[in-house]
Amino acid sequence: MIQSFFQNIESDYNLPLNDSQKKAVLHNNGPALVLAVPGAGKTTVLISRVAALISLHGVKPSKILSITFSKASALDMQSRFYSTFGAELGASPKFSTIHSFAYFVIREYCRKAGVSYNLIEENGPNGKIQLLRNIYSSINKGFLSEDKLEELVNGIGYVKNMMLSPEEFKSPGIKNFPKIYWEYESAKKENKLLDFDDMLSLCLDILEKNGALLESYRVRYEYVQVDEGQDTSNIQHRIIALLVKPKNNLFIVADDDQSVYGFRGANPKYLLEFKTHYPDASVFNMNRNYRSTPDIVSIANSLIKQNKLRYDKDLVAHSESSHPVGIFKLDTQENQYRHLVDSLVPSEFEDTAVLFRNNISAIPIADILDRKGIPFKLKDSKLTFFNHWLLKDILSFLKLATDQSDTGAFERIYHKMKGYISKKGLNYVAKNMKTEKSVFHVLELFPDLKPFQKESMRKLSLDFSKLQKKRPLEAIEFIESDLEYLKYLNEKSEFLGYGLESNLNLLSYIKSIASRCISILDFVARLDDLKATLSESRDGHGVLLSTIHSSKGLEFKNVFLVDLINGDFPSSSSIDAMKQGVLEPIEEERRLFYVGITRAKQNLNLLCYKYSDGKKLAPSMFLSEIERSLASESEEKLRVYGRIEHVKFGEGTVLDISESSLLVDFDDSGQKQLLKSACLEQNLISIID
Ligand SMILES: Nc1ncnc2c1ncn2[C@@H]1O[C@H](COP(=O)(O)OP(=O)(O)OP(=O)(O)O)[C@@H](O)[C@H]1O
Repeated sequence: MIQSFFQNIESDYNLPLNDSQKKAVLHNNGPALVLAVPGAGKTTVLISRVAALISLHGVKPSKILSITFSKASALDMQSRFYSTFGAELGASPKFSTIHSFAYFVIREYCRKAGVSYNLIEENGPNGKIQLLRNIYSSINKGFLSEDKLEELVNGIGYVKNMMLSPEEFKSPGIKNFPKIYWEYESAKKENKLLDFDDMLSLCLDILEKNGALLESYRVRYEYVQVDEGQDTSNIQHRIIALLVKPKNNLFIVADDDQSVYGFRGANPKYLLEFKTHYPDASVFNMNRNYRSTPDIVSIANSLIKQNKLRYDKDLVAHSESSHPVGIFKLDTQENQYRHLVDSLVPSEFEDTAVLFRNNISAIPIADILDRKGIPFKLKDSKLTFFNHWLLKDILSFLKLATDQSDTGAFERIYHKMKGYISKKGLNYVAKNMKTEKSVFHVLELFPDLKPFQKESMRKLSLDFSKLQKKRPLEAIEFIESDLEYLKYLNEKSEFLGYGLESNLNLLSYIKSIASRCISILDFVARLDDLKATLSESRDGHGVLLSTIHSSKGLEFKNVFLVDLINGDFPSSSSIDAMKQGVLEPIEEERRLFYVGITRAKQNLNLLCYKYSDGKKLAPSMFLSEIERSLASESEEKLRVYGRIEHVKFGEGTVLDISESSLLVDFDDSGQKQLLKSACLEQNLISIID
């Protein structure tokens, strides 16, 4: 029977499960942990085990609950299960996220207890974000920047998921965190509102206090499976542990090296202690990667081994087909995009993903793809870019350039440019604008203005007239330097709670879009178009643009990781923490990089650029780690990418490489070493084939 079961799987799936996969699939009762590397078939095993429980062990389909990390993977698993086993088993096992399970419990409880809760909206005037902004500014008397907002939201999530009190949580950037936390809680309580994390707290509370209800769920779901166990938080583990007691028919699949939600309270240490929680647990290991080429597996291995806080394990590649990993260090961000677009293969758009650390990286890429008519879909399109204060500042400068009587635009930026215009000056403008055509002309009449200040207003008016005639990119550069907006950013970034680097980063994305526009009006219209295109592209098709976080569990023939710049990925704060000896943040980012590279089946391309605004940038330290491990290998050939003018090669020999990719064969290992060190020295790319 077992043999025919696996034969059926082999014919349905068109793949034979290996011995360790089979052992895990056959696990019947009691707790089990499957620890596996990326692409080892964790999801395949979970789905096959549902089938095995039903057809080999006689479990009723409805008694099996599989908990996955995201709605998308719950749906994916469900459809994979039905397409493989559904018709035959006529089954209805449940695939759900932990949050939708929790919400289900809450709704059932509310119906019975005659109480009701509503989910708080994310945005909108009565939404969570606005509520947090109001509370923050009333307690801290200051402005809550986007960066701090993210830190506050993550902090609240962390406290709830780790089951801490807010007093125990040391928020580095949020002053009065506990006070804000409690005020937020009481505002929700007063209005019977729940946020995403409250669903878990309330669900746990309900199950702990309502024995009969808990028992009914234990009877309903006799077998519980958990996918992506490494990203399960303390409160989620508590809910699951309560649910599976006393039989403990719990089956968790996980990879501690893919834990990337520590900042939200994911607790992979729980896996390391699994045997303490469940002494009779079976533990299965799966180290064979079925997804990627040996080249990808090799760099993934060498990268993740730099982490110290992990289970030591080796990825073994199943595939034998070789394909070198491409590392491309382009001169500028624009060249990086050009290279990306030139590398996309139309017949493979659907099997291609462009992945990045920060959501915002998607914006200029979407702009270029859209202009080139390349179809794309955007996962998780957070459109905060379009509401960002920095973009609003730039647009206000441009508006004031096209209409010097625009007092709204002037009010936004009067103190962010040269000229030292005071609040009194602003009020004077508001009172005296009337028929004047320029705010600067009004300011020239401001009483008590010293002659040099009058001159400065005249100069500003001229500057804004010049600005109007410039192309958008030049205009933004003029705003940065001549109007001294960069100086303002330099002085205020700290105060605004936004690192200067992320501000400059954002500016570079704005400039990238501007560089493809011919006039200021065209630029403003393009931003509107892009916003509309992006919100529609979620349901689109074509090349996937996604953060690495959202690409978890997915696989593609071609993967491009872009914007691999030190300070961006990994972030400066993780690098700083590492320098202080705190390793967790950098290790979490390295795991994220690892998740990104292990999404690729065949072509993995790692892209960065070396200059921004003439300033030299450093490639991601993870890229350097990969290069070092490649350089230490001793193959026969050296693949060189990039533009090299002249490389001194041997005694007086000059090698001129102007193509973007060149494969060099060597008879003499001394020559190879020379070229390799010349390339590394010049920060060029050398990949061993
Ligand atoms: N025994 C096998 N033989 C051949 N291919 C397999 C085998 N097991 C799994 N695969 C294939 O390997 C790929 C990865 O499988 P799966 O997505 O289940 O891995 P995973 O461990 O969940 O990956 P990750 O954790 O990286 O998301 C899939 O394309 C799957 O069909």
